[in-house]
Amino acid sequence: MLEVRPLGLEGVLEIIPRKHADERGFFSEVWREDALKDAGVDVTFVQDNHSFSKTRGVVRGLHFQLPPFAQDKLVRVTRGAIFDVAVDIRRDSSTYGRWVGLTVSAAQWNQIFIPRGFAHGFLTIEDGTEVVYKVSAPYSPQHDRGLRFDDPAIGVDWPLDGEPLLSSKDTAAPLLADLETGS
Ligand SMILES: Cc1cn([C@H]2C[C@H](O)[C@@H](COP(=O)(O)OP(=O)(O)O[C@H]3O[C@@H](C)C(=O)[C@@H](O)[C@H]3O)O2)c(=O)[nH]c1=O
Repeated sequence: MLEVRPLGLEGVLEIIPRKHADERGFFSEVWREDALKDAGVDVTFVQDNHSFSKTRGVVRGLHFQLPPFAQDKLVRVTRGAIFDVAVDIRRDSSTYGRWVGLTVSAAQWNQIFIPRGFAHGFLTIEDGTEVVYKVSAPYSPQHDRGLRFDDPAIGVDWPLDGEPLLSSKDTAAPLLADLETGS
């Protein structure tokens, strides 16, 4: 039904749903609760998000929400491609501050699951990229937090050509060392 591959940090998974192609086009189950449960992902999603980035070189992140609004995320790309990153920000974790990255694209039809306790961000690597993702807690601006995408203490190796396009909020985000994670 779907293929699941661990990505090296606890609970972060690549998920590849089956794509049934025929002369009309294709059909795919892009999220199926029971199949994910069988794969060890037991979450209830409450909100779907869709973002569009006009160009390659847009960085969104690194973002997370504080408890009790911490979010698990299931991220996919319906057009274009991203380099998607999860950073472990669980203070009691043996992999605190470590990151993992995965190219997620419409062409590969893959997804990334990022559990709560991780900061999340992505770089668009194609123009006109659309990212669609499910989250397990509703948006709460009071609990919404950011972390510098280029914090040297984390050292994400973004596949960037030049300077990224960032929101003003992301430009002003703090370093991991200055973070309040609520955990
Ligand atoms: C995230 C979010 C934003 N918004 C609003 C707030 C703001 O006016 C506008 C744009 O918000 P942002 O700049 O935070 O959007 P963006 O930078 O795309 O934020 C997203 O980045 C990725 C990496 C994530 O992981 C998401 O959880 C989310 O943080 O949309 C909502 O209404 N609901 C939401 O769930």
